[in-house]
Amino acid sequence: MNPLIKIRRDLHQIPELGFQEFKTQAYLLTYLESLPQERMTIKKWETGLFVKVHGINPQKTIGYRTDIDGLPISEQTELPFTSTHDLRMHACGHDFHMSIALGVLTYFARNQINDDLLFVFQPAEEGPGGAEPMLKSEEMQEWKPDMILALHIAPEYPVGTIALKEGLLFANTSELFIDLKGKGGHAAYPHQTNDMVVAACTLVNQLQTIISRNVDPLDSAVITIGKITGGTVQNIIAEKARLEGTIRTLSPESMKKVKHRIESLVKGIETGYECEAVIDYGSMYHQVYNNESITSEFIDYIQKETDVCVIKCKEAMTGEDFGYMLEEIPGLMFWLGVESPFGLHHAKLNPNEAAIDVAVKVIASYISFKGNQL
Ligand SMILES: CC(=O)N[C@@H](CCC[C@H](N)C(=O)O)C(=O)O
Repeated sequence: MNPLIKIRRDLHQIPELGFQEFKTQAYLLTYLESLPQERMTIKKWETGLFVKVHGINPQKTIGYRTDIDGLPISEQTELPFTSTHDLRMHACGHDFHMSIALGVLTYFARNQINDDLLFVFQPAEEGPGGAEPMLKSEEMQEWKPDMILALHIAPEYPVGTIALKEGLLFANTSELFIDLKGKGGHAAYPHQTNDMVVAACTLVNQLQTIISRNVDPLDSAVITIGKITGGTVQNIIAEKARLEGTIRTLSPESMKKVKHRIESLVKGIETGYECEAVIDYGSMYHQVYNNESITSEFIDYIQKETDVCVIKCKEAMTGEDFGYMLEEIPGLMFWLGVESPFGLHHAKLNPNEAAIDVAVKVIASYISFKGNQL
């Protein structure tokens, strides 16, 4: 079996949530031990890693970042290498991202180029966010790359394609948690209570009017409430309810506006339902903004020097904390076509493994070109 596919399948079986990637980190370290050590320096960072691959005559450092965490999803693929961890799945392709990063790293550990390379194995992309603290870490300050690249699998594109654009690629994100507290009581005496299930339902519907009535239709935004909890049993009126969701906008300014409207609507619920409400925005990710000149050069290079098809795509409402790295370090992210009938964050996501080699070749080829320029 192709060794990178074996790595992907091994990693697929041990998905772990953000900052709990202990087995994943150990697996990565064991693999790295099997490579020629003389040109590599490894530093652990929390549950992630920095790996420097030294060049012959370095003028600069080129960075490559992969995320390493999984999601709290029960896998339903029935693959022979399905997740062995209950309620954990690599349903966002980070198993692919890691095996591709290891493939590229392996190539350069065996084929030295002029420039130094920094491979960043980043925990907690799905939350609470590892990119920002990793960026601020001593290790990154010491080894900070001059440019940085990353990819994300894209179930909707065929194998052999990549998709990207100059400028904005992924949205600004903010998590959203709203706790409501009213007065519970007997199901038969609603007039003596303040029912938080009813308040929560009203609020969920009101939140959607922010998108349809407050955001410029030519701009765009998303509010998704992915989880609602409330109450204790069917014949007790709920004293408490909690909404858990996420906000997506195409600019930091729209994010401020959307949050302002959320706060106004939540105040209205407090008054209308005579309850208390607390909003917590959890973690926020900066938009992914591809450096224009690096991206144009990358597209040109891929079109001229490889047989991979480049699709110019639109921006997406997905979030990625790699955006923080791109805010400080010029670079780009691209979508890698993996043609899965089920999408990202789906329990049946099953990307085509042929895309792993495509990605390794594209990235290794572009880095060799950039890293041998004097
Ligand atoms: C690529 C991808 O799917 N990323 C996640 C990032 C989640 C950030 C945070 N936990 C949030 O929900 O706002 C995404 O859901 O887009």
